[in-house]
Amino acid sequence: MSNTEQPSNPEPETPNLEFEGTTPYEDYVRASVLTSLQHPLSDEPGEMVFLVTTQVMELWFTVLVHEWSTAARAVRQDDLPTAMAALRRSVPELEALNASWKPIANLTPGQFNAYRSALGEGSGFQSAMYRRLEFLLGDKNPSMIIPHRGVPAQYEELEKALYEPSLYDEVLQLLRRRGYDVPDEVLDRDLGKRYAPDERIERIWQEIYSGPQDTELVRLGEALTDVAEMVWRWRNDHLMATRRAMGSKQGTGGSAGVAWLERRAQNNVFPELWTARSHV
Ligand code: HEM
Ligand SMILES: N[C@@H](CC(=O)c1ccccc1NC=O)C(=O)O
Repeated sequence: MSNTEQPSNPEPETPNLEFEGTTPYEDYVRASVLTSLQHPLSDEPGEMVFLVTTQVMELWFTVLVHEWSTAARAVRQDDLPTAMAALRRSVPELEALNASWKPIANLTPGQFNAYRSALGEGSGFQSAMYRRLEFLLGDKNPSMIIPHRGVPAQYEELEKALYEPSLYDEVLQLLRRRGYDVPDEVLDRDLGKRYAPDERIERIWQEIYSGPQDTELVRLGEALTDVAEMVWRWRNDHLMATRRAMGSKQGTGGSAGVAWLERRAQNNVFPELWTARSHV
């Protein structure tokens, strides 16, 4: 084209601007609902980012519960490609979840105190979606559904999740179907209790990891290990943000605060996938 020639279509296509009623974007995203849910409890300008970070994390918890429920169902149906795809999607999702600590990761006690008292007895302890996420990972604790008694539909859903096999339980069932000697005692235990590490399961992972590295089960073990590592990172980032913002004060949820979070950050989920490594 010479300099004097005009391009045949100098204007970019104009977007569609005319809609009857709400836009298809709004119908899909429900952005007006999402952006009408920010109601800070104080006049402190710094509270908004604390509230929205919490809401953003709730959304990521929802995505993760979706992914890991998909993975658990697929493992039960021996559909490992579907399970692996869901587990692999969940790893960058966990990274995005963890990146959302950034804006509140280094609050000073003074900054946090400016709105802390407005939070009253509110605490992440009372997050139903976080509890479902922990249950799916095998971190069961029946007491943690008590706060939700006042909302029967939510309570029933959590109670169901408490007694359902976790993602890890489904993996152990799969290992048995693949010929590994997973004890009845482990599979038939009370599913409403926290999963306790078992040496016999450790030996099974040891055997899997001692063999060829390009097998379906090593890949599954590694995907679960990636998930466990990122969950540990979330717990540690939470712990550090809390240490910085409030030291060792008691939590609004009534726990010892940092001491509680330290204990929760001590253990990894899917424990034998970690301990087996010492014996490979
Ligand atoms: C500077 C910010 C934060 C501080 C100082 C903080 C502090 C705490 C403390 C002290 C606890 C222990 C329970 C209690 O309250 O007694 C707790 C629990 C919890 N917090 Fe936070 N938190 C912060 C941000 C967040 C955010 C953004 C989320 C996202 C949803 C969150 C979710 C949770 C959850 C799920 C628990 C329960 C943990 C468990 O059961 O092990 N927290 N937090
Ligand atoms: N537990 C925190 C308060 C807090 O961080 C919080 C309060 C309401 C809703 C979510 C929160 N995040 C984590 O607990 C505290 O003890 O100050």
